[in-house]
Amino acid sequence: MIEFHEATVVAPTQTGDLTILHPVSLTFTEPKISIIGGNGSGKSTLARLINGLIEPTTGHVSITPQNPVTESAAGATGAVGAAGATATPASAPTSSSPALDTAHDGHAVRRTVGFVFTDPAAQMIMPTVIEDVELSLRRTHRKKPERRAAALSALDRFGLAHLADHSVHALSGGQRQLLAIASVLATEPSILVADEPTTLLDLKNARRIGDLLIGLPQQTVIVTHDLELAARADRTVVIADGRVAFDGAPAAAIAWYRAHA
Ligand SMILES: Nc1ncnc2c1ncn2[C@@H]1O[C@H](COP(=O)(O)OP(=O)(O)OP(=O)(O)O)[C@@H](O)[C@H]1O
Repeated sequence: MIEFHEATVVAPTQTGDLTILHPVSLTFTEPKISIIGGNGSGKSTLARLINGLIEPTTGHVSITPQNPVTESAAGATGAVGAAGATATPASAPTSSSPALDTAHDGHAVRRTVGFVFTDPAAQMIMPTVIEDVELSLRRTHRKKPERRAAALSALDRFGLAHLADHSVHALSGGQRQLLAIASVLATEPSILVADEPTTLLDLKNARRIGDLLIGLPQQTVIVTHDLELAARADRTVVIADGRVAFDGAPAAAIAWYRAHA
């Protein structure tokens, strides 16, 4: 569960303080939430509040971790990358999970919330595919052989195992985005935030990544300009001028956005 409590974001500029996000109060319990809106409306800012990349200037944002998503549970239904959405829906938050404050519990929040960026290259640091996933696993798998096995298993889950020793620079855009998602999910976050994950992809790869995200067992927040993808969520929030302009069923939200764009 993700809760925004009167959260604002104000950035200092040369001409004074700029309010990027006016007070936002939202509670996300749905498995899949899409966030849409015009350029510069504040969508990424809202998304970045969720994993503490940005701290609210006033108010607060809290995260209640869901049941741990284990490899076996997530992978029980087979490879999601190649075959499309196959995983089970997210489970409800456990009553025993303590809420984490994004400003005060930074480490725990970043372990709980995985973040996928628009440009997967921004997330790729290591030269080869397997090393890149291993880097994500350095904290959770201290021993090298275990880390390698877990990385291979993560790649296998997304149909990328055959590319393990390839250079990350040799991957196609779709493969790179898949790798970025595989690396983030290898750490088993209970919430995933994806900021425009299909923007740089062609139609086929955009659908593939969309299928994957919608099929994940994790609670997933997707910021997107892809209204086809946004429509597949359980709930859609429209952001305009740093405010929540509409919040509701995807079809109604998209209709509102089309009418006001
Ligand atoms: N640190 C900052 N200082 C000043 N202005 C900022 C800062 N960060 C963001 N902004 C401005 O805040 C507004 C919202 O930015 P944000 O990236 O959240 O928009 P967005 O809805 O994700 O846009 P897009 O769809 O174009 O990616 C933009 O006008 C942006 O220029």
